[in-house]
Amino acid sequence: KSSQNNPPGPCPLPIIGNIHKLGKHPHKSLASLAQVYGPIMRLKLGRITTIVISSSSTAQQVLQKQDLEFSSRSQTDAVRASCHNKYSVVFLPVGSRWRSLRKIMSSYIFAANKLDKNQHLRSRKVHDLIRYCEKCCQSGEAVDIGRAAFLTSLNLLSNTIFSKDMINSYENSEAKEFRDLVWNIMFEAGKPNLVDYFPVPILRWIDPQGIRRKMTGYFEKLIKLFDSLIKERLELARVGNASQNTSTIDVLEELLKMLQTDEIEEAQIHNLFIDLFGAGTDTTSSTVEWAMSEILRNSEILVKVKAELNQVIGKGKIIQEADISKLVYLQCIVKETMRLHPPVPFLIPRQVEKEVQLCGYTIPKNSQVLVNAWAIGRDPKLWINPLSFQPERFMDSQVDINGHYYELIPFGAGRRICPGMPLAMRMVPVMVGSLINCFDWKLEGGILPEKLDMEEKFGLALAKHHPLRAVATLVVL
Ligand code: HEM
Repeated sequence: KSSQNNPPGPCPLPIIGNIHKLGKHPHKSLASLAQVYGPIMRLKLGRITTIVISSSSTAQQVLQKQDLEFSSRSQTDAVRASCHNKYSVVFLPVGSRWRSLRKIMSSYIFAANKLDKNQHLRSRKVHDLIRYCEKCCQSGEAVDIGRAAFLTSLNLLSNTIFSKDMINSYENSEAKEFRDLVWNIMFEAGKPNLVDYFPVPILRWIDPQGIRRKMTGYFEKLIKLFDSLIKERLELARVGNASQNTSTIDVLEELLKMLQTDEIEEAQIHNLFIDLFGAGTDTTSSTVEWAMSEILRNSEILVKVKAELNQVIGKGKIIQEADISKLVYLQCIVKETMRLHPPVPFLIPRQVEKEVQLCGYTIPKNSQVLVNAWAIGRDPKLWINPLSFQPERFMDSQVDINGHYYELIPFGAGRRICPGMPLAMRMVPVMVGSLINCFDWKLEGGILPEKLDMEEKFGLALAKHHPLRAVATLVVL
């Protein structure tokens, strides 16, 4: 039944509601519908009321002014696999368990001083990436940029946490397996699930699309992997040489200390690692892939960024994290990439736990709330030539991705803002800057830069449909 102050939206069909309106690219379909129904729109996805936020001012209302009311997460059936929802910082409601996990992340993992301490480990991994591209260079083989960036992101993250590589070779089939695992988790978690649209016990029990069953398998694989790393560390500690592998007390060491004093449970550690590797790898590598695609198809931008790198760092050199603040144009490229290609186009869906008033509309209890960051990044009311890739727009602008400017929210905003942002904003520019500064690139198969396919593939993370493959040659010094 509709009441007068419900947000407007398309008329739902019996049973399916508006599911048929989502199509293959829900972020685009919902952006088009918002043109008709406005920035606060209501849909019915099966039995679930879904509110879609599509303007920067309404996003600010939801993410800042009424942050607390909109800070719960919808717990889909997929994330109930292996009880992940009970431990996951991504899906726990705001409360003491969630707060203590956020505190662990902000104090032990993402604090600037902690990231500074282990940046030498990440620097080595960027060297590995460049060495791998050099090898491809010699054999004339094209580099699959997304794949290479994924493996690098994985090892950058595992060195940040465990002070060691997760996968030790670019050619290794394990790397592909791990990527498939993360991608499958993202894919299954983002897939429309009948159990969520029609939340009745019998459907939940049947799990008709097998999503929860598949997620259970994926989570178990990850937990086994993390458990072996934990056991290895405990064994090292037992024989008294833990520090051989860790130049300083790393995140795992801190967590194991907390485990001993019962400040954290083992299941929380496993699920925290699932969250960090799930949320931090594909998002980072797809940003690198989109940024490289945009640079390679815009020759003027390529010339400009190379000139900046040459001037600030010196041709052919690898970028260090400490260099980033001096590379102003490169930072603008990263922001512009995230404006046009936010890896998490709807942020991570929020939920209201009770009925809420929003800009004069009533939002029913338990509604799912999607903030369409993709649509906001392309809003012609906010951006001049919104579809054109122009890093220069940020040159004299205060607008940043830090959650204070609601026209650019690739990391979300408010209390649920992405905690990994400080690390992502080191990893992405260092990878992109080093790839551009060390090599000249040509698209595989002689594809002309302006013909590069930029189609998107929708999942929980917005990927490039056709992987970017390019042949590197070493820059002439
Ligand atoms: C380019 C890279 C990344 C992007 C674009 C991104 C984006 C996001 C977004 C949009 C959210 C939801 C925010 C909201 O609801 O307001 C989020 C949450 C989260 N991200 Fe990231 N992220 C990235 C990298 C990372 C990294 C590197 C990590 C950790 C290693 C990470 C860990 C998390 C976690 C744990 C959450 C859940 C926070 C919560 O619910 O309290 N992310 N991220």
